[in-house]
Amino acid sequence: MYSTTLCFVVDGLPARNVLLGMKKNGFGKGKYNGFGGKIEQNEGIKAAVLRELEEECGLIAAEQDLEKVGELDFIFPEQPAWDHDVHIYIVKRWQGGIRETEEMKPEWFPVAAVPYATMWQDDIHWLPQVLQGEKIKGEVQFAADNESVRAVTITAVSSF
Ligand SMILES: COc1nc(N)nc2c1ncn2[C@H]1C[C@H](O)[C@@H](COP(=O)(O)OP(=O)(O)OP(=O)(O)O)O1
Repeated sequence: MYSTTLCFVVDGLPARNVLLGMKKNGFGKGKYNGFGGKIEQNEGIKAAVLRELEEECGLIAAEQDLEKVGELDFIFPEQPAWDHDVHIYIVKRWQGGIRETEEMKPEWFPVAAVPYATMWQDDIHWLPQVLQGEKIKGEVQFAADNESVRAVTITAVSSF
């Protein structure tokens, strides 16, 4: 089980608009998602969030502006090497301009038009709550195709 980060840039909470990126290669290619990736050895979680945010869409944020909003375990019974957990953050303040990178093509979406059909299939089970301002914890188990959701447990939590 390895660890990753995932950061959603929003214009406030509850959010009216959210910045997503179209992943151009690697795990999740062709899907919209927040910005993030694997946590490197000896790297703090927040440092990893900030590094990936800048690498993937050019935005610079500060650790104190990161709000932890979720922790999920993604389980792939047919592909156990893909099992990982994800630390989910929201950022409402940043510096710099958004730019397309080798990894992601960023685009703002109204919350009412988040393209769930072009995202990981687990997202519909927890991202609406997060964009409303809730904090969540849980586990998602994927089916044999490693895409469909077989089982999901999401619990609202008051803090991290
Ligand atoms: C399986 O369900 C997932 N749903 C969502 N919404 N997001 C996911 C899911 N699985 C992974 N993610 C997120 C977690 C990370 O933010 C990225 C994956 O990052 P990646 O594995 O590409 O990590 P990098 O370090 O950027 O990649 P390299 O190893 O290629 O450098 O997706």
